[in-house]
Amino acid sequence: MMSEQRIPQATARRLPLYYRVLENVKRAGKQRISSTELSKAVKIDAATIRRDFSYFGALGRKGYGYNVEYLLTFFRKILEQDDKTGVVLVGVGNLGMALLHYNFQKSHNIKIMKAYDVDPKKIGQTIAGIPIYSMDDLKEGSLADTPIAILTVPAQVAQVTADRLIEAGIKGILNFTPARIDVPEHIRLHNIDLTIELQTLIYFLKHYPLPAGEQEAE
Ligand SMILES: NC(=O)c1ccc[n+]([C@@H]2O[C@H](COP(=O)([O-])OP(=O)(O)OC[C@H]3O[C@@H](n4cnc5c(N)ncnc54)[C@H](O)[C@@H]3O)[C@@H](O)[C@H]2O)c1
Repeated sequence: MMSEQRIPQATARRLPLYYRVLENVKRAGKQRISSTELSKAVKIDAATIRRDFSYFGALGRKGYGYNVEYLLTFFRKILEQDDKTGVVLVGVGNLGMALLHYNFQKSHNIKIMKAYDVDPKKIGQTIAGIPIYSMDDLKEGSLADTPIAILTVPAQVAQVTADRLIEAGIKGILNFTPARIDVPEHIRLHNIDLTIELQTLIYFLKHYPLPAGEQEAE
C-alpha cells in the first residue's frame, strides 16, 4: 500500500505546509495548480515539489498541473496517520490531571491514550475517558506502540520513572518535572520547566523592556 511506503523525513516535514497552502488554493476556488504556482506559494523550488509529490504517485500532468482535491485527499490520509501517535501520561496529580482534561482537543494528531500512577486511589479510574493504570502494568516493551510519554511525577522519582518508560519502549519524553534526567542517545527528551520560563520572562522584562505601546482606544 502506498501509505505504508516510507517517505523521506524532509518530504514528510513539508507535508503540513503543502496541505495548508492547497487548502487555501481550494478555498479560493481553484481546482488545479501548476508546480510553478505552487512553488511560489510554498516558497520551495518546483523540482523539490515534483520530487516530493512523486513519492505519492502524484505526478502532475504537463499543461494541467496538479489536481488540488486529489492532493488534499491524499495528504489528509497521510497526515491523519499521525493521529494515531499514542501518548501516555505518567503521574496523575495536579498537573497530570489538568493535562488529561485538556487532552489537546485542538490538535488532531495528539491524543493521550492512557495514564499511569502509583496511587491505588487513582488506579482503575478513568479521567476524561482516559484510563489510569498501575505502574506495575508497565512491562518491558509494553509501550512499543506508544512513542511519547508526558512525565508529571514528583521530581525525586523522575529518573527512575523515565528509565522504566524507556524499558517499556517509549521513544520520546516530555518532562514537566524540574529534575534533569539522563536518557540514552536514541531517546528524545524535551524539558518544560515553568520556573525557568518565568525567570527568563522576568529577566527580559527587567533588562530588555519593550517600547511603551500605544494604548488601545476603547
Ligand atoms: N502543578 C503544577 O502547576 C506544575 C507546574 C510545573 C511543573 N510541575 C511539576 O510536575 C510534577 C507533578 O506536579 P504535581 O503538582 O502534579 O504533583 P502531584 O504531587 O499533585 O502529582 C504527582 C503524581 O505522581 C504520582 N506518582 C508519585 N510517584 C510516582 C511514581 N513513582 N510513578 C508514577 N506516578 C507517581 C502521584 O501519585 C501523583 O498522582 C512535579 O515534578 C512538579 O514539579 C508542576
